[in-house]
Amino acid sequence: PQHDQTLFEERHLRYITPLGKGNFGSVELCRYDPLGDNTGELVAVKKLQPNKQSTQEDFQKEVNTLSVLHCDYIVKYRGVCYSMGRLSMSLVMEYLPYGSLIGYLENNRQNVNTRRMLLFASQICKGMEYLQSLRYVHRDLAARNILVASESLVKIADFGLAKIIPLDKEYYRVTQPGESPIFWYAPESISESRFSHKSDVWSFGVVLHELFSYCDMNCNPKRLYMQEIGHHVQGPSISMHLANILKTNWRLSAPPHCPPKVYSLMMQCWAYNFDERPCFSSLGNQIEIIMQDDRE
Ligand SMILES: CC(C)(Nc1nc(-c2c[nH]c3ncc(Cl)cc23)ncc1F)C(=O)NCC(F)(F)F
Repeated sequence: PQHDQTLFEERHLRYITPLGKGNFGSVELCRYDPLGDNTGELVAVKKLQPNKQSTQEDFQKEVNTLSVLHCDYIVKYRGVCYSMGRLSMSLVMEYLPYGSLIGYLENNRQNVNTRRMLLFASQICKGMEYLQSLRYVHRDLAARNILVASESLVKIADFGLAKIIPLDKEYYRVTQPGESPIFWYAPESISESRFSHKSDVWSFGVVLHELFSYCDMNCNPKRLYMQEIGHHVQGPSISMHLANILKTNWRLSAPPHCPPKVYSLMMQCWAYNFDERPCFSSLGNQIEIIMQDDRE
């Protein structure tokens, strides 16, 4: 391109509609239209919430993270947009028209069969394998953070909580866990704030559960865990109760009509000891085998 395509000028960024709120910010649908004739491309623009200065550097890290990831199964980085005068910077990403996996499954329940869910699961696995190859842990793998690019392609997004594992360690310890999605967390992440590729594998098991529950809000992980813990339990003691039931080997039950082989995958991901959990490449292989057997 005649000029650096990763720099978007704010004056050409036409706001269209809000898409949602993620970690550290809100995301809007915009058209980048330098010719001013509505022929420009649609993009998703993530802005940092201005009142949270402390996360300016976290946001910069998210931008840096996404800018080095090149994988078919990870939402594409397009560039950044610096607002005139203000310090603020926005992250520009490709816009995926089908939206998040949760909305897609809720609206397309009737025509998403087991084969398609397994295809989506294998794509998420491949995206996570790629992330792992760069020593990244996502730390927020959940159906809400998976985007649907087409009827047959999903992508991992929202790297607001992603961290690089230091070269001399096999895990990342978080100091101040903020708004933690504890119902997607492995036991060691709940009790020791310890994150690794194997804690991402635990979360992947929860994503499998969401997938095979069609992201039905009546049986989402938080609701199912709170039923077991007791709705009277409030606030910080929830994580202690959650850690306890996981320690006594209570696990989410199989979603309705979930193939036994798929539930067995989830249970492998939910091994209490992280070194007993499969790696993403093994999970990917097991999913491919189930897809071949599944003559649906
Ligand atoms: C916060 C935000 C906006 N939420 C949503 N994005 C999109 C949505 C729809 N199309 C999109 N194309 C690109 C991007 Cl980054 C988001 C969307 N659709 C619905 C959302 F709630 C988001 O970023 N969610 C995390 C993600 F799903 F992306 F992992």
